[in-house]
Amino acid sequence: MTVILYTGGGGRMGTVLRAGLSGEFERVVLYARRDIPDLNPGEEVVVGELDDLDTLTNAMAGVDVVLHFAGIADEAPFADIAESNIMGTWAIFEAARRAGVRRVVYASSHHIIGGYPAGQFLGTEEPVRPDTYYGLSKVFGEGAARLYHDKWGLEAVCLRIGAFRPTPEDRRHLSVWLSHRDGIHLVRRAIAAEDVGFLVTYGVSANTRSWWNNSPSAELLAYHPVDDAEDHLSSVAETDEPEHQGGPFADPEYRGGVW
Ligand SMILES: NC(=O)C1=CN([C@@H]2O[C@H](COP(=O)(O)OP(=O)(O)OC[C@H]3O[C@@H](n4cnc5c(N)ncnc54)[C@H](O)[C@@H]3O)[C@@H](O)[C@H]2O)C=CC1
Ligand SMILES: O=C(O)[C@H]1OC(=O)[C@H](O)[C@@H](O)[C@@H]1O
Repeated sequence: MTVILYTGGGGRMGTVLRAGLSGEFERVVLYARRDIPDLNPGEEVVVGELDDLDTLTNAMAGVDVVLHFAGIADEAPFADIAESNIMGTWAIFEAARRAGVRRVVYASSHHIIGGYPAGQFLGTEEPVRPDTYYGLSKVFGEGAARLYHDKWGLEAVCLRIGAFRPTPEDRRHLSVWLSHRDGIHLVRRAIAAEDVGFLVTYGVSANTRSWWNNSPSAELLAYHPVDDAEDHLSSVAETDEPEHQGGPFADPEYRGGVW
């Protein structure tokens, strides 16, 4: 059975994903800045900072797969983004290499391409077009995944997550929504799929209005989403059509704070 180290396990996604995947792994090490209450069976907490390479490397002893979800999940001053999302992500890949981890599953974001116009159909090969410093940090993360795979053979799965919510909330979500059920299935497949090498995929449900072509990465992962934002139209706020795929994140005045 698989041993997991999870960063960001106490966060919004982490709480949902951990509950959804509970009991599927031999051991789950939650690497966190502070203690996490209400552990699921098989989970243990190691308290440490993301940039503490020694503690991180020790915590990864015997670990098969690292789920790297910790970091600032919105726009923020560049210095803060650099510390948490760039230095912190480098430390994760470096510690994984040193500890002999097999695979890192990296929580990237669609804000890496959020500067493209809404409605433009994209795969994963087009040039990045980040919409924020936050999106820019995900360019670093996907680049680190590529480097550590090409040079040191670490397997890496980069998930360009859309908007992970119980239900879609605004018009943009009709295209970028990732349901809880599909998100749990996606992470399960990102851990278990064989021979992934280096792979980038969109973390998005089977939305009728999706802007993203997830072929062939979704097939390689055997990721088969079942939810469609269209089935929740009654709960979607009557907001304007977004101009960019990143919605408000692409606004020059955007300073963070959307959730
Ligand atoms: N929630 C969403 O819809 C989306 C999330 N993502 C990505 O998924 C990941 C998880 O997102 P959420 O759970 O929504 O975020 P969150 O803000 O709820 O959780 C992030 C976690 O990271 C931890 N963290 C932040 N900076 C840290 C640091 N310097 N050292 C140690 N821990 C630190 C926080 O304490 C928190 O537990 C993030 O990397 C985010 O960029 C990407 C796209 C969409
Ligand atoms: O675009 C969105 O709505 C989401 O995108 C993200 O990458 C963020 O981590 C999340 O906080 C946002 O809610």
